[in-house]
This record gives sequence, structure tokens and C-alpha cells, in this order.
Amino acid sequence: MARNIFLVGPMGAGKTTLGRCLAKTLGRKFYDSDREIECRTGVSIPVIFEIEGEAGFRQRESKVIAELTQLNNIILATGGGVVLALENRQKIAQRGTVVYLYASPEQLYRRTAHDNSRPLLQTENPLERLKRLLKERDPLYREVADITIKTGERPIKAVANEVLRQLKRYGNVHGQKFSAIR
Ligand SMILES: Nc1ncnc2c1ncn2[C@@H]1O[C@H](COP(=O)(O)OP(=O)(O)OP(=O)(O)O)[C@@H](O)[C@H]1O
Ligand SMILES: O=C(O)C1=C[C@@H](O)[C@@H](O)[C@H](O)C1
Ligand SMILES: [Mg+2]
Repeated sequence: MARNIFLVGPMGAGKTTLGRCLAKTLGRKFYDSDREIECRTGVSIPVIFEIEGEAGFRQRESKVIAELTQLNNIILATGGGVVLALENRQKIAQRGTVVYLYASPEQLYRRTAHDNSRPLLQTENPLERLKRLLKERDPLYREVADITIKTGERPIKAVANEVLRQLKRYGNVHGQKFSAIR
């Protein structure tokens, strides 16, 4: 049985985009904790933040993480704040190989500036917010990560290939067939 692959990292790191790409290449089922919360509630994340606050959202997130980490052979893109709760960090670290996607605050800003689906970035100065969040959370991402990948300015497919190389070295995709992404 292949171990789960969990993607962690800040908003805009590419967890959702890369997770989909990896799942397709590896023939595994893909989940996204943010999408799962939206499906279950029937509303968008900004609406959940508006009605229940961040605390309400975090409770829903922990419930989803507890359930999804029980599955096998999946690829899971997590929300950027999943690592804040110790219980989430423990479950993620125990139940899969964890890949931390790193990008600089400036890169994250460029990738997230075009959409308003991230309530924590709806501020006067989203770049400053990203810097602060990354400073606070980087040690937590590193605490759970088995593999850290700098996404830099590389296109998604190049990042996906690097993740695949590392996972292979790590033994996660050992024995599994996957076609290199071109
Ligand atoms: N390596 C990359 N190079 C260029 N653009 C990228 C890269 N990775 C992601 N992007 C783009 O950045 C945007 C955000 O990516 P994505 O939604 O996958 O991030 P995320 O890590 O899932 O964020 P969140 O935590 O908010 O869910 C998307 O438009 C995606 O196409
Ligand atoms: O970094 C965060 O705290 C968040 C990231 C997104 O994935 C969503 O989970 C939500 O917008 C909060
Ligand atoms: Mg995402």
C-alpha cells in the first residue's frame, strides 16, 4: 500500500494545482481540504469566515483533516493554516509523506493577488500579511515536512517533476509506475 501524500505550505504555494497534477500522474485520488469544507457546508470559505469567524473555520478544518488522514493512497492538498493546530500536525505527520511547498512572500503575493477567495489576504497590505504568516508558520511547516521543495519561479510541471523525484528517493512512489510530466 502506497503512503498518503500530504501537501502543506502557505496560500499560493501551489498545493491545489500541484496536488491535482500529481494525482493524475500517479493515478491516485485527490482531495483538497478547503474544497471538502466548501462541499460539506455548501458555501465558500469567505462566507464561513464571515459567519463563523476564523475559529469556526478552523474547527471544520480539523474535522476534515481527521477524516481525510484516515484514508489510504490519497493526495491531499491542505489549507495554508492547517499546521496551526497540533492535532492536525500530528495526524498529517503520522499518516503520510509530507511535502512542504515553499515560495517567497513576493511570489505568493503575485500568485494570490488576482483573486479574493482568501479572507486572510483581504487587508490593506496583503504582502505584509503574507510575510507575517510565513514567518509564523514556516517552522510549523518544517516540523511536519519530510520533503521541502522550493517552487521558485519554476512552472508547475517542473515543480511536479521535482516532487516526484524526491518522493521516489523517499520511497513513496517506489514500485509504482508513473510517467514523467513533460
Ligand atoms: N510554481 C508556480 N508557478 C506559477 N504559478 C503558480 C505556481 N504554483 C501555483 N501557481 C499559481 O498560483 C495560484 C495559487 O495556486 P494554488 O491555488 O494551487 O495554491 P494553494 O497552495 O492551494 O493556496 P491555498 O492555500 O490558498 O489553497 C494559482 O493561480 C496557480 O496557478
Ligand atoms: O493560510 C490560511 O490560513 C488559509 C489558507 C487557505 O487555504 C484557506 O484554508 C483559508 O483561506 C485560510
Ligand atoms: Mg489550495
